[in-house]
Amino acid sequence: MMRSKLMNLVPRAVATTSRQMSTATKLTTVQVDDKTGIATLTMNRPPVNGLNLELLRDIHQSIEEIEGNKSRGLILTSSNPTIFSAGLDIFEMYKPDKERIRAFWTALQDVWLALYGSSVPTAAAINGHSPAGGCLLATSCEYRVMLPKYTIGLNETKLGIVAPKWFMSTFESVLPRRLAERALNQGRMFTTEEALAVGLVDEVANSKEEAIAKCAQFIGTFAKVNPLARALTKQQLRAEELKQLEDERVQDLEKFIFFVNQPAVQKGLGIYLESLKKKATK
Ligand SMILES: CCCCCCCCCCCCC/C=C/C(=O)SCCNC(=O)CCNC(=O)[C@H](O)C(C)(C)COP(=O)(O)OP(=O)(O)OC[C@H]1O[C@@H](n2cnc3c(N)ncnc32)[C@H](O)[C@@H]1OP(=O)(O)O
Repeated sequence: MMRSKLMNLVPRAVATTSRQMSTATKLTTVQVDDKTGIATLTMNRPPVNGLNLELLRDIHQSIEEIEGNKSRGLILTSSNPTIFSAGLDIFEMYKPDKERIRAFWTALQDVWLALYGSSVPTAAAINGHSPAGGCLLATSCEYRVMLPKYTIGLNETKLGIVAPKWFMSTFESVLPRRLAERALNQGRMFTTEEALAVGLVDEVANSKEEAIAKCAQFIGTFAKVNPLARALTKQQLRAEELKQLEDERVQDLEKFIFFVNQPAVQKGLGIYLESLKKKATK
């Protein structure tokens, strides 16, 4: 897979306008800036960019499109003004449909493999809250710029569920081990300011536009680096985690199916969903 991605690393022609590359997908858009050659992938599933099967499939398709169109980089962001992504859509896991939940988890694996293993430089413009699966997407990127007064983290233990190993290793690739372990066990959500202090995000910006510009600046730092050498370096650094999930995809799926169907887990998810609804009516 990586081999074919590497074939796409020939620099693209530089023009002066921005083009919408993909409108075929409903829940994501890809906009390529023809001046910089950087693609912005925007998630657009109201109300909270909950990662359901369809959104995951669209994100995956958009990443593949960006890999294929010789973009110089990928910036991931959201069309929602206050939420980057609320993480996995809990309705996919609560009282799940037998076939759909398999497709759902497989689509999540596909997205992570494509984003974490992307051959192009990646950055997240985190323009809102980013819990759990939202944090997974952001930490799969190489650089993060976040807007003030939001939260980010892996809060799974607070929901009575357990983040899979690949969520944890992605988190740990950004934070020091001791801090990652403590935050995972606590299900800790970091404010923007706390996230910056510990290095969970790299910069803070005051608007989405500024966040995207800072992401583009980061991607621009590779302009004079040989793209093949950069991609192979990234690939080698990330190979172990990618290989582990590639090798254990089926077991990972079966483990998820087994645990998510446990009565205690279902009960916990039901209570959590109720608490979210109650919050909305307060
Ligand atoms: C004991 C051992 C057992 C082992 C168990 C293993 C189990 C295996 C499971 C594997 C787990 C996989 C890892 C899971 C990853 C995840 O991503 S889980 C999802 C975690 N996400 C969250 O906790 C976020 C919850 N949402 C929020 O905190 C807030 O909504 C927000 C994102 C901060 C936004 O707040 P606000 O703007 O105030 O909007 P709200 O009013 O709260 O929400 C609007 C509507 O959206 C609904 N909603 C919110 N989040 C989700 C979601 N993740 N899924 C589905 N729906 C969501 C919310 O209920 C509102 O709905 P309405 O009331 O109908 O409008």
